[in-house]
Amino acid sequence: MQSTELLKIIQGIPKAELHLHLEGSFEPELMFEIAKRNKITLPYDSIESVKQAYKFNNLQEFLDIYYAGAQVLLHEQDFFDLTWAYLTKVHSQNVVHVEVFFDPQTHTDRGVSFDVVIKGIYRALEKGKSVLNISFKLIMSYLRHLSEEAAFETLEASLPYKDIIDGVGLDSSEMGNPPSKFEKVFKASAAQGYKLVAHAGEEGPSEYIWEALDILKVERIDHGNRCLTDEALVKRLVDEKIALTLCPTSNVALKVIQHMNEHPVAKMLDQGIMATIHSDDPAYFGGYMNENYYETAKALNLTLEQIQQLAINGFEASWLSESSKKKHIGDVIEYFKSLDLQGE
Ligand SMILES: Nc1ncnc2[nH]cnc12
Ligand SMILES: [Zn+2]
Repeated sequence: MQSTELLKIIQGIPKAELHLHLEGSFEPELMFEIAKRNKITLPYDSIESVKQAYKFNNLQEFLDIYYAGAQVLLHEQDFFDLTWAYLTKVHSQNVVHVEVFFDPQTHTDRGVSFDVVIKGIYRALEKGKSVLNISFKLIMSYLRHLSEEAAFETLEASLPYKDIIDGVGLDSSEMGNPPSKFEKVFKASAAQGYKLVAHAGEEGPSEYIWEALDILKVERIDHGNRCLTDEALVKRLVDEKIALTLCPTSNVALKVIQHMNEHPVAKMLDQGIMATIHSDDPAYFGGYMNENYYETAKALNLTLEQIQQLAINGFEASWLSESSKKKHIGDVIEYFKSLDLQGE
C-alpha cells in the first residue's frame, strides 16, 4: 500500500489514546511561550536547539530532560494550556477518547500545589469534552524513583479530587524500582476507588510485569514489551484479557528496540494479546497517535485487519462504559467496512 493511502486510512480511524503523559506532550514552542511569561530562562537558546537535545540512549536520559522541561509549569493556566494543546492536536487526528497521565510529584516537589495542577488539567479536559467531543479519564501517576511514603502523600493530596481522578499509575525510572516497592500505596489507592495501572516491562524484566499483576493488582500494563520472553506470562495476559498499552515511537526513541521492525506488537496480536497503540510522550519522541500507527504498520507490514484490531482493542481496554465501548467499536468496524466498499 502507498504511504499516503495508509496515512489517510489511519487518519480516518476513530481512536482511543490510553497511554499519554501530559508533561510529555509539552511541545518546545509552548514551553518557550510559557517560560517567557513566567520569566524563566530555559537552558536552550532556540526551539531548534531544544529539538537537538532530544536524543536519548535510554529511559533515564529522557526522564532527566522531561522533568527539566516541566519546571516552567507554574500556574493553573499553564496546565490548562498544556492539556488544551494536546487535545486540539489529537482532535485533528480523530482521537475521540483519551485516558491521560499526569505526574503530581513533578510539580508538588517544586512547590506547585496539587490544586493548581489538577484544576488546570481538568478545566481543559472538560472543555475538550464539550467543544471537541473528546471523552476522557484522568490517571494520577506515582513516580517510582521516589519513596512509597512520598506516593502516600500524593494519594492523600488527591483525595479532595477523588471524584475526577479515575485511576493511579506508576511511572519514571523502572530499573531498580520494582512494582513491589509500591504494594501498600496501590492497595490504599484501590481502597479509595481508584483503578490501577502501572508501567512495567518497558526496560525492566518480565518479573516486573508479574509483580504489577500479582502484587499491585493492576488491570492494564503500560508498555509490557518484555512479556514475550515468558510463555506463562503470555498465557496469563491472553486468558485474562489484560491489555498492554504499547508506545512504538517511544520504544525506538528510548532504544528499548533498535528499529521499528523489531517491535513486538505484531507477534503480540498473533498470540492473542490485547495489544493497543499510543504515543507516551509525543513532544519528545516525534509522534502522536497517527504517527505511531503509521510507523508501526509500515515497518511491520500490518494488515488492515491487524490495524482494525489495534483500534478496537484501544476502546476495549479503555475505562469507558460498556455501551460507549460498543458504540466506538461499532464505528471502527463501520469505518473499515466502508474502506472495503471503496476498494471494490
Ligand atoms: N516512557 C516512560 N516510562 C516511564 N516513565 C515515564 N514518564 C513519562 N514517560 C515515561
Ligand atoms: Zn509512559
